[in-house]
Amino acid sequence: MTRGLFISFEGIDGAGKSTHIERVAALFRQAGRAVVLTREPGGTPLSEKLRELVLHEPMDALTEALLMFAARREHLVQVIEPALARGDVVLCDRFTDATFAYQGGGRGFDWQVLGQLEAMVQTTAQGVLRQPDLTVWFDLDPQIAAERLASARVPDKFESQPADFFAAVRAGYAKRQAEMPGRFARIDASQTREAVGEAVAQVVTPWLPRSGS
Ligand SMILES: Nc1ncnc2c1ncn2[C@@H]1O[C@H](COP(=O)(O)OP(=O)(O)O)[C@@H](O)[C@H]1O
Ligand SMILES: Cc1cn([C@H]2C[C@H](O)[C@@H](COP(=O)(O)OP(=O)(O)O)O2)c(=O)[nH]c1=O
Repeated sequence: MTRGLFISFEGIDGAGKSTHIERVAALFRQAGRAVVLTREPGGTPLSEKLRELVLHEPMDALTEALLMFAARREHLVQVIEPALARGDVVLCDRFTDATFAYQGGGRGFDWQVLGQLEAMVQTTAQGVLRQPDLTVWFDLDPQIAAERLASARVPDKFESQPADFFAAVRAGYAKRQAEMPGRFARIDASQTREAVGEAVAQVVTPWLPRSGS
């Protein structure tokens, strides 16, 4: 049976994830793979309710981190693990690296405690710590992201944070990559849409089934 594949997409708000994720889905579908396109926080009815709360209500940093992990637990159990067990490709717009980057880097919440929550929430019934096989990190200067977002949409609780918050989030992603370099692919998201799309296609190509296989 085909092995499931788990790819996450990360970066500060406005870095370009949403612009490229559909194209990655199309590449896998064209190669004959079933794709589950999902997001965090969210991806199940309960997790989407938690998303509404966490993106719009002011709250304490620990409360925020716990709600992110609560939404993630539900998403893993209800959607991600069953999809991987079926052999599907799961494309997830953000996963745990976002919690380390935003709640850890951005809010300054304790990195070790996040690691403990990660271990508790992401250990599967088989005793394996679930992590993405590949994480595509759209790395962008917060100033450029802010300029792109200014003309794009009404900001939510995180998007309305100042530039130094996003500099700290970006540093959080860099720290996470340094801790787990094997699964991270850093994309220079300051390039044109076409060049970024090309870079993303290059990093996912090794994961596509070879024609004829
Ligand atoms: N390479 C790029 N150059 C210029 N603008 C871009 C580029 N990629 C995306 N955008 C625009 O920037 C905004 C934010 O992109 P989006 O994909 O929504 O980011 P994210 O999902 O990471 O928050 C959108 O208006 C999008 O059209
Ligand atoms: C998954 C996750 C997201 N977030 C934040 C990052 C984003 O600002 C926000 C929602 O992410 P996102 O889905 O990228 O927002 P949008 O639909 O506007 O592109 O939640 C955290 O702070 N911690 C987390 O663990």
